[in-house]
Amino acid sequence: MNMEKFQQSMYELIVETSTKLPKDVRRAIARAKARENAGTRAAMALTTIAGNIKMAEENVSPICQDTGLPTFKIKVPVGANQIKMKEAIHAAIVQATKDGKLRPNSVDSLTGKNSGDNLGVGVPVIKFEQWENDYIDVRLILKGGGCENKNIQYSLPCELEGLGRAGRDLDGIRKCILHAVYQAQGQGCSAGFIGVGIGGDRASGYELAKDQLFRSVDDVNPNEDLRRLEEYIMENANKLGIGTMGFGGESTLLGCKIGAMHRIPASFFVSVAYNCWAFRRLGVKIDPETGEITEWLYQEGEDVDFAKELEKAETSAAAQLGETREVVLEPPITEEQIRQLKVGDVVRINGIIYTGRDAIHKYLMDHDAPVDLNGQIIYHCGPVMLKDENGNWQVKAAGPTTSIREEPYQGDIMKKFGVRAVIGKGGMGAKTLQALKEHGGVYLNAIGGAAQYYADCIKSVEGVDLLEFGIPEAMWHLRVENFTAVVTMDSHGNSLHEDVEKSSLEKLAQFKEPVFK
Ligand SMILES: O=C(O)C[C@H](O)C(=O)O
Ligand code: SF4
Repeated sequence: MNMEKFQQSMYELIVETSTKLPKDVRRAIARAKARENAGTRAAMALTTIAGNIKMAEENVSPICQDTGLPTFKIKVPVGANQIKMKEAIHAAIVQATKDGKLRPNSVDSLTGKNSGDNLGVGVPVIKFEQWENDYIDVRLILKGGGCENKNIQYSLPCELEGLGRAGRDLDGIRKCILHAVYQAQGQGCSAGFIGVGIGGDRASGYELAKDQLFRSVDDVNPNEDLRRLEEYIMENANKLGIGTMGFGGESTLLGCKIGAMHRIPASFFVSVAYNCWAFRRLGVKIDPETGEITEWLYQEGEDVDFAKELEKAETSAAAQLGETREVVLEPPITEEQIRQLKVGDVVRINGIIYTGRDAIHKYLMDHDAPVDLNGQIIYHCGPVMLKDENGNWQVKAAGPTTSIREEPYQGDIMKKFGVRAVIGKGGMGAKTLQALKEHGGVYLNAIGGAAQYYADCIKSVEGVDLLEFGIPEAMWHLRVENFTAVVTMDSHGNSLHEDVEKSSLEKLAQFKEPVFK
C-alpha cells in the first residue's frame, strides 16, 4: 500500500471527524431541536449547539475542545501490514494535533505530564481485525471525557434507585438502561447517544457497548427483542425530562443501540457507553493498493442545513428574551451584584475570565493563586490553543468542561480567593451550593460542546499561568465579550440541577412495573 497516501487519508478522517458531525447524527440533533418548544432553555441550548456545528464546519475547527481518546477500529484484508498502518496513523495524529484539529489530550497517569502530541502508552487506541473483503474499513470515534465518565456497568441482579429490583432478564436490562440515562443527567452533555452491551465480562461487555456506537443512528436491530427494547428506551427515556444540558425538556436521548453476547453463568453485566451530542464518529473505505479513500461512511440520506435551522430559531430566541432577565457582568464583581442574581437569569460577561480545571483546583488548595482572583470568574475549561507565527496564543476551541469533578474543592477555593462566579457545565453539588450561599457566589452554566461558539466570544489571550500542567490544564487569562451563560445555581440556595435530578427521579419511578415479561 502507498503509506504516504494512507497517512493522508487518515489525516482527512481525523480532521473530518473532529470538525463535522456525520449526517445520521446531524439528523438526530435536528429532530431533537424540532421537539423542543420555542422559548425554553432547552431550545436555546439547542440553538447554540446548531450554531456551533455550523461554525465548526465553516472554520474546520473542533466541534468540541475535548477531542477525546482517538479510537480506531480497522478491518483489513489478509496480508495488510498493520505495523506500517499504525505508524501512519500515529503520524497523522501528531499532524492533526499540530494543526489544532485535536487537543493534546494524552496525559501520563503517574506524572501528570501531557505528551503534547496525543501519543502515549495505549493512546491512540487502534484495533485491527482481518476479514475476507478486498478493501480496508477504518472507523474512528473521538469520544470525550465528560461523557466517558458517565458510562456505567451493572451487574445483575441489582437494586436500582427509583426502579427497584432488576433481575436477569430483558426487563432487568430495561431498568438498567433507563437508570443509565437518569444517572448521566446533563453531565455528559445531553442529549446523548448510548451503546449498550449485554453479557460478556467487564471488559468485553464495555467493548460491545462501545461497538454499538459504530452503528448508524437510523439502523434497525435485526434481533426482534433488542429492536423492541431499543424502541422502548427511545420513547421512554425521553420522558425523564432531563433535556439538553440537564436544563429540562423533551430531548434527553438521541439514539440507543443494544447488542448482546454470551456470558458465563455467574456473571450478567449490562454495560452502557454514553456519548454526548457531539457524537464524533466517522468511517472510510480505503483502497489497499493506493491507500486512498474510496467512500465515506455514515453519510447516506438527507443532510441537515444548520444555517437554515438557525433562521428558524431566530424567532424563538426573541420569545425567550421576552421573559428572561439579562444581566451584564464585568469582573471584578461585588457580593451585592451576585446576590441579585437568580436561577434562570442569563448573564453576559465582558472582561477577563480565568480558566481552571482539575489540576488548577487541586493546586490552589495548597498554593497561592498566580493572579488576584478576588471578585473574579473561573471558567472550567481546557481549551485547544495554538501559537501563531508571531508567537501569540490563538484560541481554537473553548467550551466548558464538567464541573462536578471540582466539587471537593470548589467551595473552599471560592472562599479562599474571593472568587464570585464559576462557569462550567452539568452543575455542581450540595457542598458548592452551600458555599455559594455562605460566600455569595453563583454557578453559571455554559453549553457543553459549544467550543466554537465560545471561542468566538474570546477576543484575546492576555496571559497564561501554570502551563507546566499542559495546555488543557493551564490557567489561561481570556478577554471575553458577550460570553453568555445561564445562572443555574444562585446564592440563595436554589439549584436547577437539584430540581431536575429530583423530578427526573420521580419520573424514573413510573417505569418500575415490568414491561417485558
Ligand atoms: O475535557 C474537556 O474539555 C471536557 C470534557 O469532555 C467534559 O465533558 O468534561
Ligand atoms: S464537553 Fe461535552 S460535548 Fe465535549 S466531549 Fe465533553 S461531554 Fe462531549
